[in-house]
Amino acid sequence: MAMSDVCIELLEEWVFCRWCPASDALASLTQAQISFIQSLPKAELHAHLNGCIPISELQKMAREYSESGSSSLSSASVLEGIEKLQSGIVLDQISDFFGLFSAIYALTSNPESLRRATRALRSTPRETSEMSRMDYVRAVLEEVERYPKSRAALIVSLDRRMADEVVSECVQVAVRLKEEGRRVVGVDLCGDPQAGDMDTLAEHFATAKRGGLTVENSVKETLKLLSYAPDRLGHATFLDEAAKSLVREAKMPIEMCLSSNLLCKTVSSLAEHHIRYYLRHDHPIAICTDDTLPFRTSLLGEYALLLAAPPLGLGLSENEVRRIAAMGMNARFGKQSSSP
Ligand SMILES: CNc1ncnc2c1ncn2[C@@H]1O[C@H](COP(=O)(O)O)[C@@H](O)[C@H]1O
Repeated sequence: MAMSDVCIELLEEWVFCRWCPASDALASLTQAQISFIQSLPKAELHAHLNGCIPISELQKMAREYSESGSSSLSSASVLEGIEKLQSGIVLDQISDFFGLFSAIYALTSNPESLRRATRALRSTPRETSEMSRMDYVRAVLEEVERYPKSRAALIVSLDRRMADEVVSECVQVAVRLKEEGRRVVGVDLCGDPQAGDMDTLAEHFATAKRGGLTVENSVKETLKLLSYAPDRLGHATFLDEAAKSLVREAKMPIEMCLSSNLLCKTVSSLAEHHIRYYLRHDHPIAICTDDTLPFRTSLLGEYALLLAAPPLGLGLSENEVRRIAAMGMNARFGKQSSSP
């Protein structure tokens, strides 16, 4: 099943969700508008694997986990975590978000369960008692490579909370697999935006670039990071005027995750969202979901946020939305070498 099909199913599963911005926006559209969005060629460029597992699959995995008597996290804690995701997350600030992943991680700790969960295109290599980081990335690639090159590729995420030697190992794994001709296209930086040391990360980004990988980042200290010439930016929420000018001069595509920003409260409303600034300046952007599971969204839902009339959406015209979709397709890593 292709990623976009998974997203549509996800949204249907949660169509009556009362607190998700994408669901409200989608519900306000006519059938003709929904068909228009569905028919657009769109690229999902920013989706974290463990944040995009369908809830129904996760519940099945949680039941099997309880039956297997696995001990990495108690079954009660796993069920509690899944229940929280099922009933809907309410966050006061972005740092509250990262704790949601411990229950999911307990369920995807071996190659078999990881392959089963793989529906998304960026992920942080984890070492568990059942797999090394190399095993992790190979397991994910086995699933990703089932799809045509133009449909799916993997970005290896470096979590800002990782120790330096772990970051180094992840980059080495990514470069080696790329050299072997596997479908790893880049590295990015994820995790709590308040954690990590930029200076030590510089060297690892340089290694990744020398290994032919593209680099994407989603962090606060953008001026420092911009000096490593990332090929795309994630979120770009906290940029000051100097950073904005640099990003615009370099025409660096920005991955916009509207529901994620609203629900993590990094942006107060759609009216205040920085997407408006970049659209005004005709800057390349790509519409993405970030984590379909906790944010209960899909690519279709994120595009509904563009088209829906304010205050539910940005109220853009179909022509503007078509142009944005084309910008996303254009910002894919490795698109030059892709053939369907
Ligand atoms: C506001 N959104 C976000 N900001 C920063 N990091 C995020 C994120 N959403 C997800 N992650 C990162 O991705 C991991 C889960 O997927 P993988 O284990 O890599 O497949 C999370 O643990 C977090 O580090």
